[in-house]
Amino acid sequence: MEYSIEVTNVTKVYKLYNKPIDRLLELINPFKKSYCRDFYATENISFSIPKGECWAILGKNGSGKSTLLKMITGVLKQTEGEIKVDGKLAALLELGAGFNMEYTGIENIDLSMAIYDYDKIAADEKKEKIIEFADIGNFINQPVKTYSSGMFARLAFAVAINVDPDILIIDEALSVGDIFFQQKCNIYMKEKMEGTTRILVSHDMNAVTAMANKVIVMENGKIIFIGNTLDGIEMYTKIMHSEVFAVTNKDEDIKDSSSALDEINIEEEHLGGAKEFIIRSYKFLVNGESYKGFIEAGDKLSLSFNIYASRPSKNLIFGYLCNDKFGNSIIGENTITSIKTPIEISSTGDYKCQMELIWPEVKPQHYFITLGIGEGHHEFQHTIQCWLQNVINIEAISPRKTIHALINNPITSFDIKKI
Ligand SMILES: Nc1ncnc2c1ncn2[C@@H]1O[C@H](COP(=O)(O)OP(=O)(O)OP(=O)(O)O)[C@@H](O)[C@H]1O
Repeated sequence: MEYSIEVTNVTKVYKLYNKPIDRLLELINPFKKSYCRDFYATENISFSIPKGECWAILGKNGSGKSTLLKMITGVLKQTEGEIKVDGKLAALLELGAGFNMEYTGIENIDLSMAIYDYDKIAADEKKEKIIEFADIGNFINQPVKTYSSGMFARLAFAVAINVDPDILIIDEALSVGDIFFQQKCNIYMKEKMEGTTRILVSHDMNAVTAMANKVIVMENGKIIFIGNTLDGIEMYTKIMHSEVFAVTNKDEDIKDSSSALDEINIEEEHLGGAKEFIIRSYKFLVNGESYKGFIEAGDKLSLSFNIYASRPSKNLIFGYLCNDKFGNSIIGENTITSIKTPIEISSTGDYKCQMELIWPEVKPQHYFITLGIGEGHHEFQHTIQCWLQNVINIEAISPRKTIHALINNPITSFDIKKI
């Protein structure tokens, strides 16, 4: 197999000094006394990327992703190990596209054309394509130091793809662009760059699912996973969740974070409504198992919650609402419209409730689920007893099907006849 990138036992050590003066003391010390300690930004990293594949590198902040990419692109020299890169490489690293901030967009395009050694005819042709793809209007004639980060990303990406790279490396740079531009770039990378080896660092799991053949997960400078995309995302999400959980529960002795994660207690201050009936804790499962970091159309989502009733009631209503990140309610339902019979509670005390739904074909993105208890007979006019706003953050993916709008409504039958 032919490889574009081969990384073998690569380690990057930074020397950390407690005080700036220590650096000087170390230099002049006659006995070569060390005033620093070694910090391993990456440690013993090895992998090989076959030509034309797209790999994603996942890991929480500080895990070593950027350091690794900088070493592959040659911006940074590794302390130990070997890196082989075969082919012309273009990279967008943390918004550093090699642009001169004082130059205009056009001048920076000219600069890139010179760096990549295009002759005048080819450079002029590329320039037109870059301007068209970047689509930043008259800003192209302004110095790039006046650009918003989104405009910068537009120009940087347009240049990177138009220098016909064999290898394209993108470190989060696209996340600052607007959503339509991100989509345009993702589609371009997926459809027009099949022969190009691509590495991306992204926190957008949908982009990763849509594009990556393989995933590397890094933690504390080491690779902890190399393998298929969905397994990698699952591993990464677990790391992220356990971190959030460890922060919010740092005073407690957590022995098994996965089972502890299942059941989440609610502080009363987070509840809205009349609160005669309150949700004390909740848990959610996908297909009967702990949430792995994503959900797909057809998966069974079980929302179970323990509630406390301060009195009996003959007509309780339970429901959920699912909002996108802009606050638009996308899907939702309650028991009065779904099940049609009011829910009765005969005495004061604790109850366990369980609600199940099949996840629909929605646009792949993050959704926030609100749980609620109402009391009354009418689907709109009832007392809100308990309102638990945006309590579950769930990420929908759609690796096997294109979602055409916010919600796909499958066509159930189609017929064509000659008339
Ligand atoms: N010049 C430096 N000197 C000392 N330590 C550094 C230096 N550059 C990076 N580090 C440290 O190396 C570690 C890895 O950093 P790196 O930027 O590669 O992580 P990352 O996974 O890309 O994080 P992020 O997602 O926040 O960009 C971090 O702990 C960082 O503080």
